[in-house]
Amino acid sequence: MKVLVTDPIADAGLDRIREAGYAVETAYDVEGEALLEAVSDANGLIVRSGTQVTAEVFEAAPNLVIVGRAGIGVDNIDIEAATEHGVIVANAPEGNVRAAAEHTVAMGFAAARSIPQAHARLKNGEWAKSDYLGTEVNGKTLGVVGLGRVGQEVAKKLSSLGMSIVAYDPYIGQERAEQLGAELVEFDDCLSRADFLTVHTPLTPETKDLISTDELETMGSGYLINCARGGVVDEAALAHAVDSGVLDGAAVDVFADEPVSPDNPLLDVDDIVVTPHLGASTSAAQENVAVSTADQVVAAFREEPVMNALNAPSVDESAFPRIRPYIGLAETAGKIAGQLLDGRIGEIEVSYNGDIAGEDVELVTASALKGVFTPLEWQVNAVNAPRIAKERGIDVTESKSRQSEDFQSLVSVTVRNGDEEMTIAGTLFAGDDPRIVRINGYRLDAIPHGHMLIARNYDKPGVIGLIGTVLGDGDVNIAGMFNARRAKPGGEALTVYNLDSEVPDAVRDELLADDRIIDVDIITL
Ligand SMILES: NC(=O)c1ccc[n+]([C@@H]2O[C@H](COP(=O)([O-])OP(=O)(O)OC[C@H]3O[C@@H](n4cnc5c(N)ncnc54)[C@H](O)[C@@H]3O)[C@@H](O)[C@H]2O)c1
Ligand SMILES: O=C(O)[C@H](O)COP(=O)(O)O
Repeated sequence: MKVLVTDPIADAGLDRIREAGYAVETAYDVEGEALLEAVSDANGLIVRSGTQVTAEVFEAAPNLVIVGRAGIGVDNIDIEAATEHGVIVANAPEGNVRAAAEHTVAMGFAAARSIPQAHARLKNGEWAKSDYLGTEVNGKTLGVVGLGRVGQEVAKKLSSLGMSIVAYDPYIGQERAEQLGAELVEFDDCLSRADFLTVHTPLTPETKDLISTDELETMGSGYLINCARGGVVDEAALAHAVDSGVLDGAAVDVFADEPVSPDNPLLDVDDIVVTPHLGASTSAAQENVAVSTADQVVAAFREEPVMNALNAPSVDESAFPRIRPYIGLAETAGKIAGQLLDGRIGEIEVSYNGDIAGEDVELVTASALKGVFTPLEWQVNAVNAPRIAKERGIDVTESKSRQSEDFQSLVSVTVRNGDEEMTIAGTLFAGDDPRIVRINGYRLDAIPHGHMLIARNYDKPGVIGLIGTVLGDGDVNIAGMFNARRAKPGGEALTVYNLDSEVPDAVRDELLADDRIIDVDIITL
């Protein structure tokens, strides 16, 4: 397994990957064809905000399992395309929050006290003391747009410096805001009441140009700080608002296009303080995000839960050991069900009975879907299986009951095609030994493994002998078998064989030619 790293991350992260036994290749600042070439044999890709991970990148990287973002913002990653290609996208949402909040506060002070401007003039030999009369934050109002992790940290820091906090965030509860001493207000209120307005939303279609000419006019005066994402604040409108005196000043760490071009209007306005996207650039933050991202890449390679996956079913680390064996069981049940039902699948139901019903089974259900779709030769995994179901108009339902008749835990996968349905139910013996215990109402005890032949036949003397003879003549060795029948003798029966090799078509045809055999399915797990 190889991890390609295309933006610089702390050595601690690179070491972590190597220590886990995987190769690391660094190729900083690659783009275009060079990036596509570099990623072509990568199993993992680690980026910061510098690499554009587009749909083309996923096309070019057939072996990619995970893209790790050593930081928070993922607007440079096409998550839709990742999901389509079954690639996990995970970020490191906590490691640089303090660094970003501290930088935001520093930028606020820099703008309010004209520190960079005064610094530059003094370095130039000018004692411009009388040109600068700053603004204190004490007693002023801070408006926070986006009261998430960074926004909250900024609110805490600045309220301890005597600021009142108003916040606009349609997705945060009143209670949380109150705990922070912040008043949740409408957007316009937030703008008009803020002496300092600080933006902390992600860049999404909804937040693009969230703050433009009208919003800056609603502010009317004061300072705007953007240490979130370029694009949330319209750059030309902000440059004009500060230049024309609508605002007193601004501080900007992030730009719509980075690296920023020299003709960006924000660079021309003296009262706008700028830094080149330095919010997360502290050694502590870089070490945190590099290690967290590396751990997630390693987890993905080991098929363990990826804690900060943004497009994959999540699972609590402490619960993972309990659900781990059911992931494989559900996938196997799904594979068998999908192969036994003829025709187009319209519906999939995954049911949990007994102890397993008390667990978070999102990943188990996704694995059951993966199992159903795998034989259909789509490139599928637990990341993209739910999406594949949706795209194909397949209804997926999940049901849970703590009641279980015969087993401590039972996982059943039912696939439906109009009136027909196939249910495969499995359990674990001795904690992790998978068994198929029901096939459409037949009770059995079959080991799901390797090549299997499942025959439906009339329960008549000699049938099992016939199947054994035909398989033997075809040079197919039987490793194990289980026979199940409906309540009374003479009706229909079902026989499951574990075989040491594939079943040739001729063997299958010969079995089907016997009128005691109703159907024969050959399955490879
Ligand atoms: N400058 C830097 O180096 C740096 C460092 C870290 C984070 N960031 C950026 O800061 C931003 C915030 O990061 P975070 O960790 O706090 O994210 P977060 O997800 O914890 O918080 C974002 C908040 O924005 C809110 N939000 C979403 N849409 C909104 C809208 N239309 N109006 C108002 N609020 C809205 C969400 O409800 C959420 O509470 C991100 O864009 C991130 O990329 C920048
Ligand atoms: O979203 C983030 O984490 C920050 O913007 C940091 O970005 P960077 O890792 O490119 O510095």
